[in-house]
Amino acid sequence: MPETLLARADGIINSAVGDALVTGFDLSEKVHPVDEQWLDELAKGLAEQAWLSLDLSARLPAGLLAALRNEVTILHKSEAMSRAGIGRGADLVKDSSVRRDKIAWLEGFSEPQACLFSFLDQLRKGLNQRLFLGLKRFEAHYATYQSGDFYRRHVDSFRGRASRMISLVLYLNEDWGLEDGGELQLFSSGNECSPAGLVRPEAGRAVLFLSEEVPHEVLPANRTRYSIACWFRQDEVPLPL
Ligand SMILES: O=C(O)CCC(=O)C(=O)O
Ligand SMILES: [Fe+2]
Repeated sequence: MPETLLARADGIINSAVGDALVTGFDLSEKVHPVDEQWLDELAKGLAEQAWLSLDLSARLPAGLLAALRNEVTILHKSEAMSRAGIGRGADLVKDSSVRRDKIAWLEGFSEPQACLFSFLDQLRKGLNQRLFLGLKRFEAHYATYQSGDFYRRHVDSFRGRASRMISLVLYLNEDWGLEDGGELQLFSSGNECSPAGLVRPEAGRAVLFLSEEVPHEVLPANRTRYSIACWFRQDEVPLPL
């Protein structure tokens, strides 16, 4: 992306973060320590059924979801998001018959992102203590699916690559009705034909699953759909998916 465009998006985001502050994102309200009992439930859920649908709205600081939505909306409107691919590095393929979303990686520098990263890192440590996965880091990107966009059935990681181990998708859309489509459809790894769950991408809703085990797909959205996809990884440096 041309640097001027990046600078433009950065500038807009900084002022948007300022706006978000005025409209209620209170930076002094740090992420509370993540509840140990809740972490036990997450680890148990992952171990027993490989995926969980969660409501994070009360577990994140007030205003954070709105501030993140503000950022992604501005990135999207300033055309600072790029077509997502499949794979990494030299293996990266952009195939619009498989996925059509646009993405922008989070760096953790803006206040809302730093706040989210602090929450995610607590999750990483808590899951490590319970599941012994050796998760060393996480990566996260914003994604925008415009009307008609989808992501066909896939898994987020290939067995034995020791890269992406746990996936977390956090949705940012207010008032997402049934007619808006864009659900995340999950399948069980043993029986890939039978759908195991359907998650509506409503703000604050999140889905947590084992990256290698759970095939999933994003059904076509009927209006612009915003989310953050995050992966907890075992490797120190990025490897191809
Ligand atoms: O947005 C979603 O619901 C899932 C996205 C996804 O599967 C991915 O980015 O790998
Ligand atoms: Fe995925």
